[in-house]
Amino acid sequence: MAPLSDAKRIVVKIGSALLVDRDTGRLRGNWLKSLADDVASLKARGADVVLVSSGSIALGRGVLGLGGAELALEQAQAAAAVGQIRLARAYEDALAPHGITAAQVLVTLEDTADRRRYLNSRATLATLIGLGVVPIVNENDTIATDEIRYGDNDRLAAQVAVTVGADLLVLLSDVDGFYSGNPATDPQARRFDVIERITPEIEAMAGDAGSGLSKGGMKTKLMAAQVATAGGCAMVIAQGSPLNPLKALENGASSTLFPAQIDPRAARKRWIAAMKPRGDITVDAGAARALANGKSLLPAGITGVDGEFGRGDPVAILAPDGRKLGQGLSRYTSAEADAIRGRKSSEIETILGYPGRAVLIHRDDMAL
Ligand SMILES: Nc1ncnc2c1ncn2[C@@H]1O[C@H](COP(=O)(O)OP(=O)(O)O)[C@@H](O)[C@H]1O
Ligand SMILES: N[C@@H](CCC(=O)OP(=O)(O)O)C(=O)O
Repeated sequence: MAPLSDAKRIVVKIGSALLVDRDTGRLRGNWLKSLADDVASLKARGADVVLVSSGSIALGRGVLGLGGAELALEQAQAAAAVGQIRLARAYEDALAPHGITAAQVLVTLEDTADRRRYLNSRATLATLIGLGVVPIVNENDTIATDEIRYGDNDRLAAQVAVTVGADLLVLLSDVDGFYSGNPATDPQARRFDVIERITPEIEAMAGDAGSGLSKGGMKTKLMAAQVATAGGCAMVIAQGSPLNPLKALENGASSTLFPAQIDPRAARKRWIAAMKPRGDITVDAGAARALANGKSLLPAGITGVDGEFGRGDPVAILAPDGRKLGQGLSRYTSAEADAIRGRKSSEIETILGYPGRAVLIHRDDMAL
């Protein structure tokens, strides 16, 4: 399917029902392995991947023998505490054979509502992505009270997708898309290929969660679509149950697409422009012209590096006379940038002692 094949930064949300076997309460290890294979393929073609995974409560419930009944908030929090540690380890183990490092990121609604915390979580995620790590995000259920909870990971995933400037959010569920009614109970229900606009009629078709392990159902998936698409990120609801679900989606498996409401490239540029730069990069006149012509910034055109920044951090781009041309995300740390400034791309590996990517700021990561 085109949206996944074309996407450069992808957030994939994995529902509890996919990860945890409903009957045994155990992790579906083979399935997770197949998902890790898919993630590795996406990364191998240069895409960035962030996973938002549910499952801590479902896993912890199994370990603690809490059965299938509705849990009180404290019980759910206890189950999450037990389950999350296993969940994170399972992802780490599944990704490690591909040479991919996983990171656990636990967030609450407050982290996105409070600007300082929001900017901090955005910077952390950007740095992790810049380092090639796959962040595994979940809600911090153990400390979140009902008032400050998302409660479902659909909306959380949409928030994460907008926060990291993703161009595609894939919600892997136990159903292959959005239907005109709940297909579990309505045999007449039909799947939509594309939903361009979420109208009150569409909203009326969304039902609650299908399984006892899940939380959101289609209502929260529509809310996620509103947030993601308004932020320039397309969203897909796809069937996640079979092995290699992302590969299946790339190969054309049925799904429902919610196209981005604004141009994703423009949204990404806006996202980059809104960040507080952590350093300055001064370029020469030739590089300034190249940037104005839509080219990426190469080390050869850099004359100065100021401030301390890490890979993936936002930096200001300054003209020779100090005028700000724009800003972008650096692919190198400030120390690396300083070491390779003014040098030809072919020299970079010798200077750094490891193969470099040559481009210091890619044109997709730049807002002028
Ligand atoms: N209009 C609809 N189209 C598709 N599925 C629906 C609809 N309304 C309700 N559902 C239910 O939503 C379920 C998927 O949501 P949910 O159980 O929360 O899964 P997840 O764990 O993936 O978030 C489906 O299995 C289906 O039973
Ligand atoms: N943070 C919770 C997620 C709950 C949730 O959204 O579940 P789901 O509807 O399966 O995505 C957990 O890890 O159990």
